[in-house]
Amino acid sequence: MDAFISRKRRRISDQESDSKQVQAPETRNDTPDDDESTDFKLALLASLQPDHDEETLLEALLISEGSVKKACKVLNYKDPTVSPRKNAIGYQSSLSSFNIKRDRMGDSKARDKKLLTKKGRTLHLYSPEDIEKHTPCSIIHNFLPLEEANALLLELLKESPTFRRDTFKLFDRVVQSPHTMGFYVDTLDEAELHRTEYVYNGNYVEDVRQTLPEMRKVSVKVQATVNEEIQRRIRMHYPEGKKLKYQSPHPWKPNTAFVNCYDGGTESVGYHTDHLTYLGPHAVIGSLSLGVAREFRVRKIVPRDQNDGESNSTDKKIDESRADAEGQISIHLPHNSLLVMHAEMQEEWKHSIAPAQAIDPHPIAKNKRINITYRQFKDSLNPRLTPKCHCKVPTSLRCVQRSKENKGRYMWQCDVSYAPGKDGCSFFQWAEFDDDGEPPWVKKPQEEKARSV
Ligand SMILES: O=C(O)CCC(=O)C(=O)O
Ligand SMILES: [Fe+2]
Repeated sequence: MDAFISRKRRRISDQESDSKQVQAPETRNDTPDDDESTDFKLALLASLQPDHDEETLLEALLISEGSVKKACKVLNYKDPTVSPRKNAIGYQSSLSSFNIKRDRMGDSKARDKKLLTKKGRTLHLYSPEDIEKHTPCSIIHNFLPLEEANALLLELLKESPTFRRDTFKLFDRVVQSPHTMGFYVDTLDEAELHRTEYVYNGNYVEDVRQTLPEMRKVSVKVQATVNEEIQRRIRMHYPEGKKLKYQSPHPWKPNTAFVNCYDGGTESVGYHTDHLTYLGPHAVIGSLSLGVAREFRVRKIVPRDQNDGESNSTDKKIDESRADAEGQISIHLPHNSLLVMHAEMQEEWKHSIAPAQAIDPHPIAKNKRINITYRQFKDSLNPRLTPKCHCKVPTSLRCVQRSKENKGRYMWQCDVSYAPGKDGCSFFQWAEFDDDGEPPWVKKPQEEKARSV
């Protein structure tokens, strides 16, 4: 099979060099993909057409004489006598193919138009270019060498039957998360500290595990790529090419991982933002997907009118009431893809894994999807240092997202009432951070120096 694929690759490269020799420079500008290598074209085509295997993509490129646009058209051709499976990932049209059609119609500005999703509509994005342009995320397909991705998947599939459902209180009812999860830190000592000091939804977590060997190996690669992506994001997308206010200026170094398991299409996670309590403001998260491809949906948080209060919509707490306010964007996460949630994500957007009516079973994972979110817990936000509430429990950090007046401000508040069987208190305190996202109890080196003189 490999020899067969490399024969096809050779035939495409032959076509590429032939077409380069005869093409005038002006026409090359019109068809930029003719200048790219087969690997690049294949990767681009794979991101636009995530449902086809490598052989099919190569075949399409071959009969399209190396043109990605034509190959897309070939792959999108649907036999009118066959009806597509509804809601399986990959049958919706992507923004890229929409743009290609618009470009052909002469509307060259379409590509740069501000994307406006509409109430009640889902826009499906596949290509890394579209994703980074229209969401606070970037994606790297085929992130790990395949054997490494499969080894990691096997390591976590073995653990997954022991994962637990998160249990929390929602509107006075005890509910369980619609998927299972495990929590990992690097050493056994840290695991012990987490069990006794760190609070989530008003509760201490009993089950804290030590990072497994494959996870640890991959974490190093995730770290390197996420740091590159952060720098690229700053250069290409932030005002004046500068990091955001409150974003850390230091390299990102993950020290914890939440592993999620979605067993079948009905398992999901509702719209939420991730806890910032231990990550701090403008946190970056690296999220690796393995096994069954699923849809990661994101939507921008729409501020309420002045008089509306701030809702307590928090991590893993389902908040569908305004899900349709501005429409949503669906990012397709195939096996071995790394999604980077950038610094603006948690404060301004919500994310979810949508239930799927149909899934394509994965050869190793069958119906399961495994997701690892690598995160950096900051030493300066250790719960021994953060404010305690009247219940004497470390408080949670939240960002005001809805009320226009205080949008973007941070606050410490009591979360004990989210724990089943417990009542919380009314503790509230505005949270202050310096421009680099450090709390006031962290002394700057120059202040330390001044104190010691
Ligand atoms: O499964 C995913 O891709 C997302 C998981 C998630 O949002 C979380 O762990 O907070
Ligand atoms: Fe999340």
